[in-house]
Amino acid sequence: MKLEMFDTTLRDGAQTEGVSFSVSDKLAVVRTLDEFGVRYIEAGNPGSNPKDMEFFKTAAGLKLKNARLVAFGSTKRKNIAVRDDANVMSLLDAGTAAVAVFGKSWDLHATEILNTTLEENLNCVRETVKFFKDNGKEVIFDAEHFFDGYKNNPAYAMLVLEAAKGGGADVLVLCDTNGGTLPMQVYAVVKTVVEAFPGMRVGIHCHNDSGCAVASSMMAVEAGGCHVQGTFMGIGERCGNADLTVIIPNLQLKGGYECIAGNLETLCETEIKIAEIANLTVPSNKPYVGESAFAHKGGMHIDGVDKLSRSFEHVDPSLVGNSRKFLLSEVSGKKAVLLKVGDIAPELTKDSPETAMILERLKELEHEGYQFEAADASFELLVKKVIGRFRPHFELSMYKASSESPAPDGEMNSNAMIKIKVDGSAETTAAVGNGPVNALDAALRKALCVFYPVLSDVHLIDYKVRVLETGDATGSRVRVLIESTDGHRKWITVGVSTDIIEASFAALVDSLEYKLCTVEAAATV
Ligand SMILES: CC(=O)SCCNC(=O)CCNC(=O)[C@H](O)C(C)(C)COP(=O)(O)OP(=O)(O)OC[C@H]1O[C@@H](n2cnc3c(N)ncnc32)[C@H](O)[C@@H]1OP(=O)(O)O
Ligand SMILES: CC(=O)C(=O)O
Repeated sequence: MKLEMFDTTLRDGAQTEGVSFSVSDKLAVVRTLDEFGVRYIEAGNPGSNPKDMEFFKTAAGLKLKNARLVAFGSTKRKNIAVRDDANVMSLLDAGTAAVAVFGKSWDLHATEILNTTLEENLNCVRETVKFFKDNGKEVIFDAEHFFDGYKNNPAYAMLVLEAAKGGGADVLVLCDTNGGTLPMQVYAVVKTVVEAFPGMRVGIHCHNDSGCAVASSMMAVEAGGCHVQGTFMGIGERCGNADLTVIIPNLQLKGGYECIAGNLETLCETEIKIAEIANLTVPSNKPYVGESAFAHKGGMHIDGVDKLSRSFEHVDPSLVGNSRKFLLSEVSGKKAVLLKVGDIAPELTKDSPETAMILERLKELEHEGYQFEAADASFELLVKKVIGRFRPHFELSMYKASSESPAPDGEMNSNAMIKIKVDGSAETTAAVGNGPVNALDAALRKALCVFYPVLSDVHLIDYKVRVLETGDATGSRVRVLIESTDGHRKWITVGVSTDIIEASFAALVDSLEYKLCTVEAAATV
């Protein structure tokens, strides 16, 4: 069965604290959503601000292959003719084939917020819907606060839907505007409405104030709803809206519904693209699309997934464009180690003594504060050291790093000196930097480049410090993670010490040793 997915990232999503889309952002999101294949894109309130109106004027030239653009606005104000309502007219001016009109369905709102009579509110709904139908629009009627309204005065809430139907509405959308309704209540009310309006398309619009927006939207479909409103990233007013990136794969992969015209395998890239435009980060633990959604860390889980992926995965990550990850750590077992060392020591098995030795060393170092799940390069060096395949490329004789304040040389407040030996030849260098680690990095690289010019391509792109035991204040151990690149590849290394410079130096040394090992390995192929 086909369902209509109605995306309101650009309208309700734009009501999120901290989110604001420019006209060009909106155009980029519309193209992305159209490609992904949602049926409707509610892209703004033309009556609210000139930016949204400019957007609709610009978007009139867009050729969309899957989606219909929707302009959003309220019913006419009380006691005036529809034509005299500026908001309504701006909605018409937006020039979209479909409009979403919201009207009050909670009697309390009609009397206390609109300050009108229950009858006049019905009139506003009926006449506004009819006006848009007379102007050839597809009308999606959003019954604002429907669930609270139904709870308070079910007969009146149903009369509001009757009024919208009477005006010619194409879809009746039941809104949980305050987000307080629970999924089983949503199911019961939607079922009642579906039965009371046979042949009408019934939709759902849930806010997430009880953390149930996705579940409630799915229950609405279970009760006979065929139109689901929501947003990418679940953004929206207050706690957000129902998250389409969870609803769509749930309904499509598990419910057997057809939700989108495009390819579900583009779900992850669509979410990431829209998040970037909105200047947001996708939480790593987000279902389906988060970076950790298919990241396995427990040793038994890794072993299980390697034997049979569905033993620990609810769906195949590739179905939503995500990928599986195995993380190495103190909770790893031998299988996790084997999966990581395949390129370095393919001969190892679960029974090899070296496998147990690698695992033991890994757990010892993690106990000291190391963390290898991101630091693949340091792990590779650890493996080589344990199995006796590591030859250091230099020997450290000494280093010294210091800072002074105020800086004697503008920004450069630090200097470092280092002495190393390579095959018996000594090299001593000094460098300045804007901090002691920066100076030490420059001095080490300068010394090593004398022997290994290839290292001149390597530079650091990220540097993270984490205090491990905060109770020891300035005497605490720290973990330093360094990300490096040679312009082609990136790798991460780790160092731990109570001395932040020593921890940084260890991570730096691993980074440069790793690069030299990969150059050597490439030369022997
Ligand atoms: C649940 C939802 O998400 S609904 C959409 C909510 N989104 C927004 O509010 C964003 C866009 N809103 C805006 O830009 C502005 O609020 C505007 C331009 C629409 C209106 O601005 P103003 O005329 O200055 O009114 P203001 O925002 O102060 O108050 C809202 C008015 O809308 C009226 N109103 C609220 N809901 C409705 C409705 N469904 N139908 C008709 N009028 C409504 C209120 O009664 C109030 O009018 P009043 O001052 O005569 O009592
Ligand atoms: C229409 C809408 O956004 C709501 O009722 O929540």
